[in-house]
Amino acid sequence: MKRAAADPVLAAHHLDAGHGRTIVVRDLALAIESRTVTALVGPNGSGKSTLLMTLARVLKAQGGEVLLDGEPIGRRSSVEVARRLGVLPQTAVVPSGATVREVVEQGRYPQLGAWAMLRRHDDAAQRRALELTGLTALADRRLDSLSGGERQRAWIAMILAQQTGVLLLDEPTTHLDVRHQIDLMVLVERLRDDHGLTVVMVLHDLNQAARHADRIVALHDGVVRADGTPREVVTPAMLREVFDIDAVVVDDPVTGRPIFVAR
Ligand SMILES: Nc1ncnc2c1ncn2[C@@H]1O[C@H](COP(=O)(O)OP(=O)(O)OP(=O)(O)O)[C@@H](O)[C@H]1O
Repeated sequence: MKRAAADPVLAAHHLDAGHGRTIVVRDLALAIESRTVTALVGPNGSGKSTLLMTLARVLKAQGGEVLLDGEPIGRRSSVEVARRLGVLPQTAVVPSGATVREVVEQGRYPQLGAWAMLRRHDDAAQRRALELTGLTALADRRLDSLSGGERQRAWIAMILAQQTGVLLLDEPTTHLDVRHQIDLMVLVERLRDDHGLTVVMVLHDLNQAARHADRIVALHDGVVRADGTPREVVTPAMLREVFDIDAVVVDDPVTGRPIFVAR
């Protein structure tokens, strides 16, 4: 089905999400517009990953619905969803013996037909994904021999090789040193600006979220407590209510965006 121009890329209506019989996120409403970067923030256990994985259909909605391009995501085939959504989970199982190149190649599978899958050619998308994540020189190393940060970049390369219009990233900066964290955030902005991607990511660093996201959604106990631009969301009141932090909010001297400093 073609997406109507007005449809958000992803939407949740009256969404209940959880694990087994435990509901973590209740009656949540969310609409993610095209070509935006949204950061999901909140304390540990507030439901960020549960929400992200339910938007990705990795977890089944327990109630309500998730719409992808205006259509219930449950009605789309797995291949259709994989062609549209690139998903980076919080933890991924390292395939035994696989090299970085082989893992990145996996990202191409949803985009290729059955015959192309068998050809396993090193196409331009893979090369670009390796370049963008600075992994070209490590392409033939086994994933299980890499550092945590290098491995995290390999997962991100795999998602980029998938060339989807939407990226759902759960704590993508985990294990990355400061240089690579900045590089990744700048890459996310470039993917939005130059390639029209839509990105939703769970971030723990609120100042990083304020600096790089168009919109911040703050969750607390599975409920959206604040939703808006960084300026609207990063306030002393939100920091107190959502994170239990006594803080001042000042302007970042470089970007002019809000940053918080705990007292
Ligand atoms: N597989 C699971 N089975 C049962 N409960 C789970 C499972 N995964 C998470 N939970 C529970 O769901 C709640 C929300 O967890 P979730 O991982 O979504 O939070 P989060 O905001 O992403 O947390 P964190 O910042 O610690 O990653 C927590 O109480 C957690 O214990």
